[in-house]
Amino acid sequence: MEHSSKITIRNLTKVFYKKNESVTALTDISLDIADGEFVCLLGPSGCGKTTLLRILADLEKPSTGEFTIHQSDKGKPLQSMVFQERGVIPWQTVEENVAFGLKMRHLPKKIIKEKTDYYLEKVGLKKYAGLYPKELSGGMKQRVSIARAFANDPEILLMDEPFAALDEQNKFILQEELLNIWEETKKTVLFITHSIDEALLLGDKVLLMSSQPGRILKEKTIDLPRPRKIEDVRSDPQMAEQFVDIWQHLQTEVQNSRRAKEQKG
Ligand SMILES: Nc1ncnc2c1ncn2[C@@H]1O[C@H](COP(=O)(O)OP(=O)(O)OP(=O)(O)O)[C@@H](O)[C@H]1O
Repeated sequence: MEHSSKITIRNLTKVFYKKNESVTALTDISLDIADGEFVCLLGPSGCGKTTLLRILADLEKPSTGEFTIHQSDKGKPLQSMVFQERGVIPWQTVEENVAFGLKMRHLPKKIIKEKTDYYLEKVGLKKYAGLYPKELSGGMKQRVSIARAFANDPEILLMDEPFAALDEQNKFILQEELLNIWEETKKTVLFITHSIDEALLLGDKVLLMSSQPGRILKEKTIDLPRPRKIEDVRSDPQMAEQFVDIWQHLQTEVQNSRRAKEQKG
């Protein structure tokens, strides 16, 4: 498979201004993410992970620098986002939620139905298609968000801690379901997480960020063969080494972040 660059980011900086104060959320981020790559972003709280995703989603403008999402097909949306929560439309059924992006693009009804059914099946929600979000568990709601994101068939997927609010067993199940769909579609994914295990399970690459202002400090390649399972991450000695290395790095950055906050006030 050809691994040309799908996302290019050059010298990107983001400063937020509030009254007389300014917060530098990101500083000098340069990155190349290959087509079809699954990249996880790990870093201390407040280091700018969400800000970077929001910039790529066109929800924020960078202060300086630039980025490009290389488009393969003009008919496709550039990106779809999956959040920790707030991802589903409460007054629409499961099926309508999954079909939402496709309807917005005015695709033929038959194609909308086919794609929606396909991804509902993939995430095990076919028989719940007529339910409303208030009737669903947290795990089911996240399945709806994931099905909608993939059904949209975007150029890239941006995921902001989609499983953070789930209990551990549900998290493992959804991680595996996500990997199954990803292996099939080979979408380029940028995935924020606070969990080292999750990053090792999902990512081809893990980007480690500094404390605020966020910079990319290290890129780690995760060589664990696919398909992967959480048991593989837990039992592989190389993954154990990766875990310790990432944890030591994060510990330093979390301490830096805490010290900076204490000095501030
Ligand atoms: N709209 C905004 N206005 C002002 N400051 C902001 C805004 N959005 C984010 N920030 C600040 O930018 C910094 C980075 O925030 P961001 O949410 O991107 O971090 P994060 O790494 O995603 O954090 P967490 O892991 O806790 O979710 C923080 O100091 C935050 O307070």
